[in-house]
Amino acid sequence: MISWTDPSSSMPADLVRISGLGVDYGDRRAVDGVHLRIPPGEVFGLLGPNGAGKTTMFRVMATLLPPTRGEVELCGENIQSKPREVRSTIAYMPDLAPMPSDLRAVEYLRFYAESYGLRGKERDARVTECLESVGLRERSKDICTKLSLGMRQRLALAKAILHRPRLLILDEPASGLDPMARADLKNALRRQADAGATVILSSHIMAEIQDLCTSIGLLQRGRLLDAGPIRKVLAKFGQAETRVIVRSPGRRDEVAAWLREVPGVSAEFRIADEESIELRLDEAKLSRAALFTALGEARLGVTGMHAVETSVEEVVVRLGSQSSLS
Ligand SMILES: Nc1ncnc2c1ncn2[C@@H]1O[C@H](COP(=O)(O)OP(=O)(O)OP(=O)(O)O)[C@@H](O)[C@H]1O
Repeated sequence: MISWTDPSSSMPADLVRISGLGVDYGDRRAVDGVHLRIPPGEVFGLLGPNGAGKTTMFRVMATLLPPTRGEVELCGENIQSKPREVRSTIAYMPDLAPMPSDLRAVEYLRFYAESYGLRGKERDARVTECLESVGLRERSKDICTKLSLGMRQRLALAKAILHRPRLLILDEPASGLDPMARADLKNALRRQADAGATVILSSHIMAEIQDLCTSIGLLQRGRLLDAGPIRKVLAKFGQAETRVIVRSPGRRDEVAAWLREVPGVSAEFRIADEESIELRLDEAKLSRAALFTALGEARLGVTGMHAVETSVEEVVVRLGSQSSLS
């Protein structure tokens, strides 16, 4: 089976091929033996607690930081032997890209468009296209630093896509944005993905990741624990949970106290209605059959049951608490 983290495997025309990547800052190992393949067309979320090594990996991919060990190939080119070629096919957006205080949005983009060799009508058409694509056409005359934070992030995205990169690398693009601004940025990113770009991003806003990404990688203390389609990774690292609604007319407190003592039943209870209790069952500790037997013996009826998928947030919080414990 093809694996995203198996150094010996290779998917057809992987856009990102990282083999044995290691980065040391002095004697601190920030990235440690990462193997990763990303096929084209993915929106890939690199997740991990603070200090896991996400920014370091992104800076290596953006050719800003040489790796200590290993190889990185983006769009078929090696970042160390062909940095110029790599830069022409990728875009890197650090969190909170600096903006000039003396240029209008359109002037800022024209300046960078010229650095890509675009001139005259061709330049203006591309700038308009990029402003349109991030929903900023109406604000093109605004001074960059007078734009809201969310608009500045979208302007930074417009700048990043000027040269039609095949791969977009975005470090915390939604950092500090309110929900409306995040939704606008998300739409702009989705448009890029729909147009065929591959996107790699990190975010601490997990709902964003779950909503936007097709695949994720989990980084912990510089090591990539797993990577691949989002459901597959969550199924491996998540803990499936079953919620069961138990009817307990007139005995809610008594039943709740009794359930708290049952191993595998979470101590967190949510009252579903006046006469019922919703409980969380950890099936790794107690099977459904054993729970139903216990409920039957206590003459309690079950009125509902549903499975709850683990969220990306739960997995990252767990990785974070494991990192801080060791
Ligand atoms: N310039 C540097 N010099 C020394 N150590 C560094 C440097 N940059 C990062 N580190 C360390 O390398 C490790 C990885 O940092 P990095 O910024 O890549 O993590 P991150 O996952 O992006 O974290 P965050 O989510 O907080 O942005 C951390 O232990 C960090 O302290």
